[in-house]
Amino acid sequence: MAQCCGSSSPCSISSSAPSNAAAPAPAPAPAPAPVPNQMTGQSLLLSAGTTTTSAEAPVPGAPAYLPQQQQQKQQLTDTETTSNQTLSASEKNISGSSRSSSSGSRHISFESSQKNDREEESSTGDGHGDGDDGHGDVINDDEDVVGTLPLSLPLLSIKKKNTLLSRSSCAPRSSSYSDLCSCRNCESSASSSSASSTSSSSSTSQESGAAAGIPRSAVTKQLVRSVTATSIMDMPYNTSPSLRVRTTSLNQLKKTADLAIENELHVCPSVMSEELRKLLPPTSETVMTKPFPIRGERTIADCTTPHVIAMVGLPARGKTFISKKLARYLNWIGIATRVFNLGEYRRHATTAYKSHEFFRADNEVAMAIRNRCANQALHDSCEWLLSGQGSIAVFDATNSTRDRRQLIYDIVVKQHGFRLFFVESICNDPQIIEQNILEVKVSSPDYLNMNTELVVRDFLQRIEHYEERYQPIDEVTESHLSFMKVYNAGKKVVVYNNEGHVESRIVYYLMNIHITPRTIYLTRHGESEHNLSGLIGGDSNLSARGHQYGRALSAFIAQQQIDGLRVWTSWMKRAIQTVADVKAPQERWKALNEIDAGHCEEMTYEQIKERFPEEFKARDVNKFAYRYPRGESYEDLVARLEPVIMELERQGNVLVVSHQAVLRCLFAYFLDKSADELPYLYVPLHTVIKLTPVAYGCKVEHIKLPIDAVDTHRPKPKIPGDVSEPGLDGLSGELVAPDGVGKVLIVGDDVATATNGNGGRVDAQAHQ
Ligand SMILES: O=P(O)(O)OC[C@H]1O[C@@](CO)(OP(=O)(O)O)[C@@H](O)[C@@H]1O
Repeated sequence: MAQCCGSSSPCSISSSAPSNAAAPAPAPAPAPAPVPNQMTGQSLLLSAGTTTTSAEAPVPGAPAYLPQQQQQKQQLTDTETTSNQTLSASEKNISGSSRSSSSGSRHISFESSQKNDREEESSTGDGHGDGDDGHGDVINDDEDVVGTLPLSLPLLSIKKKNTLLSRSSCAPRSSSYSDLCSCRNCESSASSSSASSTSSSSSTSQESGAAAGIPRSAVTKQLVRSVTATSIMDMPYNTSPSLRVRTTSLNQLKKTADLAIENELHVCPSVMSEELRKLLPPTSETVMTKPFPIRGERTIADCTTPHVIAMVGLPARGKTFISKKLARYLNWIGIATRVFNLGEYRRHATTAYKSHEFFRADNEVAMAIRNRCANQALHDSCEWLLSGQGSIAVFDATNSTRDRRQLIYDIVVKQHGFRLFFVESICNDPQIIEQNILEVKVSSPDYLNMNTELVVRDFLQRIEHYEERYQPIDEVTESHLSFMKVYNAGKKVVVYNNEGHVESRIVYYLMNIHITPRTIYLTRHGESEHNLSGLIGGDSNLSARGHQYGRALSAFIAQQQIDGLRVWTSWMKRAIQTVADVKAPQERWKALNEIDAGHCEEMTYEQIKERFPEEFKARDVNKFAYRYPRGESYEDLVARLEPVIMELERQGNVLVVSHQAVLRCLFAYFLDKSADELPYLYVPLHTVIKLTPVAYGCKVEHIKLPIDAVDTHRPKPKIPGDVSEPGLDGLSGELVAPDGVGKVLIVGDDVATATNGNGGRVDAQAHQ
């Protein structure tokens, strides 16, 4: 793969395809200080999240998940960021390059932690990296600390006894245990096999063990990992179903270690009893699906305490917009989140709404209904969290009085011990309010068949009723609350009592979003030489038709006359060649590079099936979580792409030219697609996907430019590992409207027809 400055942050360069050496490297942010890992002797990178972890340390005796406020004396933190600092609207529109320092630090931190993950993987050979940027480090830190004490002594004994054993006692090496044992059989078997990364990882493992001065067998390392990982997983509210399957209790694993010592003959997994072997953590060779946590699980350790995010603010202040967008983002990064919208509860409970009179403070009957609905929505939020189905409930209501907020605090924090974070949206810009009413309130079920003018008038009166009782969150009288205030759609942000990692991520995300109209264009590179021959990955040139697409794309973009357009591409030749003629400032993102297929790079699906049949099948079983040997999974991609999404949120009009897997991830973010659907989203070659944010979602248009290309989509086969179904030729995928209503297919005879908005196209509105 092309290498440039080593950072995945964008390199701003001229529009002509650059030599990598010529690409100016962004100034690297100072790398966080490495902290020696007690267990492995390796250094772990402390990311921003680690400070959070320490802030969350419970007071002895208190439940780990109780809020810090209840455990420690409050420390008031009041961070005010004004428009003079980082949040002014004008600064939000500055170029990506000038902002690269902030996102750059994230990139660098991610790169480093990724390396760390990989190093650890090679030393243990278990493939347990979580691929997350930052959180992985936090988890690993914790794992090591937790795991050090109980096992250090037995581990030494295991190694000692193992050395004394006649190594020839092991059964012939099974490939499944190549990384687990160093007995003579296994060693000779390993040496007879061709030089592979597996054997090199074993030696790395030996070296790192020796470096740490802790002699221990690979088996014991596996057990240590099990115990440490399990310790993290044993934390309260670890409710993910597949984790439950994997989670063995700490005690059980300690017993396993003891058992391993007692049954020293069984130290080599190839002769280990089935029962004991089951307790070893799975490796990529012993399980069909990958051994690392699947989507959502990686965040469990980050988000062990359920959170309620409670919105605050007058009507038409964008609370629902924020709630839905936030939920979409959190779900995309793997934190199960659900919005509980009070308006929907009210409409469900009564059809009594006739006019603004319903919201008068002296309307007792209506007030009783409203209170009942609010209580029910809050109750359901907490029940949902308690049921273990999710980690974050967003309570989307006005919550505009102190009493209401106190009630929420009593239930959420005092009764359930959850975290509570208020997000207050304050807006005194009449234009934003009016725009909001016109965009979302006019089409509200409250105003069915009502004329727009009447709706606006009624809604403004509704706001007045709320204003009579509205009490903005007050730092003095409500100093026990954690909250952020967003003024005028992000012009200014105030954060108060920010308690932890999840809150910080929410704050950071909400600081980046904006409501200025813009359009995002997503397209894959033109057809490549590898596409023609069915090879995945690699860094090949465009085919002749691919070059044609590049020219058609530049004509399309020119014809669209997009204000202030920026072009982002990956570092791969096929992407850079595609935009050679596009007249707009261009930036290269390493993070936009295609999924790394590791050992399977530059192979056809058929070749992978032939050479690695189990791997091939495993990918079909769980494509999102499956990580290629020495490569990446879709889940890894999502983590890698988070900074890209964050930057996209900050930007105006952007054309992103990337690859099949990467664009599926980005598309899934905008369309709110689940982890199961994501790896199968249809992103054909020579098609531009135009995304225009509207109301609570975005409008999606597929614009197929009239240049033929192969279809590289491989649909999910009915039988895992089956390659006989159509895939590489002919139409195998579908352009499906995000709401599932119908197909979105725009075929133009020429660029002009394709782009003029007519010509029999069907547009779709996404998740309204
Ligand atoms: O995850 P699957 O469906 O295999 O798709 C990803 C594959 O798409 C390809 C084409 O087969 O992408 P692209 O041509 O866009 O770079 C491969 O490089 C990549 O491995």
